[in-house]
Amino acid sequence: MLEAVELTKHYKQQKAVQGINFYLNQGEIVGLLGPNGAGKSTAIGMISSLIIPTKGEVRFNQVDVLKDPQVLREKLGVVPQELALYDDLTARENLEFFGQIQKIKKQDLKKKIDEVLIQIGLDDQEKKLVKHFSGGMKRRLNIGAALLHEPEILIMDEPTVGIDPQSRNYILETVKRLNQEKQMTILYTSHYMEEVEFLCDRIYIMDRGNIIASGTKEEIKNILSAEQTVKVKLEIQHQGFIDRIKQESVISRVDVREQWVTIVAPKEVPVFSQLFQFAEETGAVIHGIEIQTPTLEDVFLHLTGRALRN
Ligand SMILES: Nc1ncnc2c1ncn2[C@@H]1O[C@H](COP(=O)(O)OP(=O)(O)OP(=O)(O)O)[C@@H](O)[C@H]1O
Repeated sequence: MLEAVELTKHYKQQKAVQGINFYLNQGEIVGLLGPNGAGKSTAIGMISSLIIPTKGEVRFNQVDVLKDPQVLREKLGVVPQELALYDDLTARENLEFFGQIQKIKKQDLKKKIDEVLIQIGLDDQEKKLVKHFSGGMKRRLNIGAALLHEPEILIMDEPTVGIDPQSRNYILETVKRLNQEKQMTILYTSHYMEEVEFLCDRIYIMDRGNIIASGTKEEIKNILSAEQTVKVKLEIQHQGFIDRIKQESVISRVDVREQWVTIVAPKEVPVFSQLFQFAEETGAVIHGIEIQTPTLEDVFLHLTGRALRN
């Protein structure tokens, strides 16, 4: 349905996006995941015709959107990262304003606003001035403004940044509902792994202007299937035990947090028996041991050597 081909944006020295390829199928929720500065907002800006690419194409149902932006504009809703709201207007007045900009017919607008206020859970707050709204309520209204013209595709740029967990859950549930009930296709940008894991059918992971991994959650996690992660709980933190593990060159990573030691090693290494042997050698007491299934965070760490948020 929507496709980006070799999409590139360079700002003088800054290679913000370096020839990325991706697609959205109708009815999917697709995650675009990456740390700050990865190039997510720039990529979204190019898809929504707000940023002119240095190179590359955006196609909507095979039509070149860069040559003919109108084909996509009326089908697309964009929720920007920055709040675009008027503090001195009420929730309803804000939506009226955005509805007029979007040229929604006056006779349809009231009904549309009623519906959107229910969708974003602000129908009982519509007369309140936005300056009295919490951060989460503002984020929800920001989403509402993008829903007024009933877009087929919704692009959301980090819609949960800086809000309380309750509002965050509400937004995540709203995104799921829009997808399930309205069959809306959604591109969801975030640097929160768990949001993308919860919402998305497929995921693209971006870092430094490139897509470094893509696929379903399972496919991406399979990148790590050659490795195992084992977590050991010691009676107390034991330096001799930790040093002994670190001497083993086959072990790819050791992390220590209080009395917990996390070990990453290739699948074929018999980590369990080795750990008990090391404990015996060093006098460490093991209180528990567990195998961890990889998270997307682990995949990101594996691919880039960095945590997603640091
Ligand atoms: N107008 C601009 N001029 C110069 N450099 C820019 C411009 N816009 C973005 N950049 C740079 O391009 C890179 C990608 O930025 P972008 O905002 O797309 O990242 P992001 O993944 O959306 O990050 P965030 O999560 O912080 O929004 C960054 O290094 C940024 O500083």
